Amino acid sequence: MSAQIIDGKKVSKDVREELKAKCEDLKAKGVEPCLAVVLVGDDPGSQVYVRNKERGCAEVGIKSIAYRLDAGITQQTLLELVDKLNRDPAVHGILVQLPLPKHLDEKEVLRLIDPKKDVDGFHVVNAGSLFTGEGGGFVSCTPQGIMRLIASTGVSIEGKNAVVIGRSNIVGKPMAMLLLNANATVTVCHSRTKNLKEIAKGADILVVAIGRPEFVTGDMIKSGAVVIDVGMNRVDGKLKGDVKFDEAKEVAGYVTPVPGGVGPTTITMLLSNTLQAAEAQG
Ligand SMILES: Nc1nc(=O)c2c([nH]1)NC[C@@H]1CN(c3ccc(C(=O)N[C@@H](CCC(=O)O)C(=O)O)cc3)C=[N+]21
Repeated sequence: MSAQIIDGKKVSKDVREELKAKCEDLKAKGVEPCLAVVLVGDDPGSQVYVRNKERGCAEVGIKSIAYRLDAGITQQTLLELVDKLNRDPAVHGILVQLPLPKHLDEKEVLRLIDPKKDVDGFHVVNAGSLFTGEGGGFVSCTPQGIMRLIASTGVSIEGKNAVVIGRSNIVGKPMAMLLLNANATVTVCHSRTKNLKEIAKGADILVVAIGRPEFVTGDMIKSGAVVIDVGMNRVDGKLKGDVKFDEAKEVAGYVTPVPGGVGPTTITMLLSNTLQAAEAQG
């Protein structure tokens, strides 16, 4: 049996059509949705992602302004830029590309972003409203996109064993919350987990965001499982996921490819959040 490949581009395309219409509606009401993207330094991976974000904005009709800053800028300069963008009524969404160079304090920067413009969903206020189930805030783009990818399979989440490998604030933790809100039984694994192999093998839905190339092998996957690969590892100039795709394909029911899986939907959810921000700010 060979798994069905979950096509992230196809899922994205359908959502982006809806977003295009929503963007036109906003423009007809005199609102020009606008996203500010701040990139510090010249990490090649980050350059690719920021370019994809700009392309996505253009496709849907969102105005994007990229701020490309020198790797050596001071914390103060970065804070001043964020403050300026917070105050600018023409800017609805602010994204500071992570990771920042080591000398900068990432937490302080994220805390300064106005939660109403925090389209990444990284601010404690937005993370908090996801965790309490309050809703209405911005949900981190990668996990939000993964919920769409799972939905596209038609597999129901309720009552299933979902295992998340990775516990970052950006992916692992919000992913666990979304799955929990959808009534899965959720287990979060990480680098210190014992028996990770056995736990992974019990998963009906397995989300892998550990950042190690081909970490999950075929023998760690339950037959018929939904396997979501969040990995974006560059190995010898090639993009590799966190899942050994060729092995997963033989065991899983559904699996996402890298590229063409989680990446495109992440950007689509960023566009969705930006329109949500523009709509709320008017
Ligand atoms: N503040 C912030 N917000 C983010 O959302 C954020 C971030 N920082 N830092 C880095 C990660 C990573 N990320 C990706 C987005 C798109 C692709 C993407 O488009 N991937 C393509 C392939 C791209 C390629 O060829 O390298 C694909 O999977 O098909 C990948 C990764 C957003 N991130």
